[in-house]
Amino acid sequence: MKRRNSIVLIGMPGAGKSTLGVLLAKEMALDFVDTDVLIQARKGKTLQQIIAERGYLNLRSIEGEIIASAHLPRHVIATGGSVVYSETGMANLRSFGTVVFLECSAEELRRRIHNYESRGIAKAPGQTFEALFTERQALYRQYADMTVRCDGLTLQEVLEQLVEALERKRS
Ligand SMILES: Nc1ncnc2c1ncn2[C@@H]1O[C@H](COP(=O)(O)OP(=O)(O)O)[C@@H](O)[C@H]1O
Ligand SMILES: O=C(O)C1=C[C@@H](OP(=O)(O)O)[C@@H](O)[C@H](O)C1
Ligand SMILES: [Mg+2]
Repeated sequence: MKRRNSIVLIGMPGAGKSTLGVLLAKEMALDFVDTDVLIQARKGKTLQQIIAERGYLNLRSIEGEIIASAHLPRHVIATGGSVVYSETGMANLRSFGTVVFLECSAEELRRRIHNYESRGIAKAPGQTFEALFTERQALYRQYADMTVRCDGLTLQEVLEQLVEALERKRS
């Protein structure tokens, strides 16, 4: 039987999922996985290569397959920003634990991400950052068990908010 003891971080690219995920795993004495790393290792290619060679929809489909079949109990799971396009993948991740949406405003994300066009984001060619932000926001909210706001907070402050919110939920 699966035990719901993992923490799944979702949110836009630049929200801090990968950076915070490692810190949270240390804090909570859990294992850590970044689903972007899983995909790259499985395919032997970078995400940017997959998008350049086969297109963004192919990356979303590979990502969906990999997260749908991953077995990740007792992990902090840093996801890629596009995981929320896979309903079955999200259902699988959610079965291992709590889904936390790291919510940042578009303005804050813009300050952090300077390579929007070359970062390997799974978006339609020409789709603006603002359009992608709006489309994704609804999906992140749909899957979130809890939301932690990140604007104006240091990584350490977000980590503290996260740990407190998780402890409140568990007590
Ligand atoms: N709260 C924060 N304050 C300042 N910089 C942050 C914060 N969270 C993340 N960052 C920075 O934003 C960048 C993207 O973080 P990353 O963890 O790769 O995000 P994601 O995995 O969600 O795309 C990194 O340079 C990271 O150090
Ligand atoms: O949001 C996206 O479309 C993507 C975000 C990336 O991960 P991060 O959210 O960790 O940057 C990575 O999964 C891939 O390049 C696609
Ligand atoms: Mg990341």
